Amino acid sequence: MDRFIVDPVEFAAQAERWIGDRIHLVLESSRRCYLMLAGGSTPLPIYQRLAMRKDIPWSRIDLFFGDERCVPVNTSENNYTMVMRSLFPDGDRPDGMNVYRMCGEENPDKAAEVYELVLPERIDILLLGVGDDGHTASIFPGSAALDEEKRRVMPAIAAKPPLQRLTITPPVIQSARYLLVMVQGEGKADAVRRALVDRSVPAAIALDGDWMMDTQAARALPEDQRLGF
Ligand SMILES: O=C1O[C@H](COP(=O)(O)O)[C@@H](O)[C@H](O)[C@H]1O
Repeated sequence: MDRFIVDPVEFAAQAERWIGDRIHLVLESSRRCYLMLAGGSTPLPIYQRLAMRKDIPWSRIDLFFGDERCVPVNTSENNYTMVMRSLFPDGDRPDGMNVYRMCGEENPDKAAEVYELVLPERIDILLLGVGDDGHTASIFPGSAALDEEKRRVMPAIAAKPPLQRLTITPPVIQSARYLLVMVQGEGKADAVRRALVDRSVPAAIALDGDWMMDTQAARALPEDQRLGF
């Protein structure tokens, strides 16, 4: 449960390092690594950096997604599409790597049920982002998913378009072996404070994970919570 506060120019490199280190750690004791990715814009430069590393054994990695916007695949609002374009810009996927995407273009109830079936019991490395309203994955303030204890994936309604979403639920977040919450920019400072101090927004579900914030995102935290990297 570390809180990393880094210079904005260092943010992507530090997050990439955290992820790369955890992948190696998991693969020291497991044949495969279950890596669940965040969508949105924050992680895309991090994924681009990760993709350039020569030491990541993608053939031993299974990719999952923490949430999806219910829009056609191959559009710029589709998390899967944007993530895969960042990781593998030429479209070539490493042999042996498996990719399990949430089918946001299908009936949301059905798509959530189907995704639950492919999810492993426990995610090895879970990456999450935070929205400026404090949502994480697609668990928005006031969402029924906040109190969900049984279902691991469910349909959700966002506070902003695209409204219809699919999201993992707190049991998936809280059982992850390694969890990193990545937050960047001044626009997220209030959400970070409300998550880490007030615990009043959905991102507080991820309190037990590591948080990587740039100095802008961390600026509303009290002094005693701003520990260096
Ligand atoms: O809608 C979403 O928002 C959050 C945060 O996205 P960002 O663009 O502000 O980084 C993201 O983590 C989530 O996956 C996405 O669907």
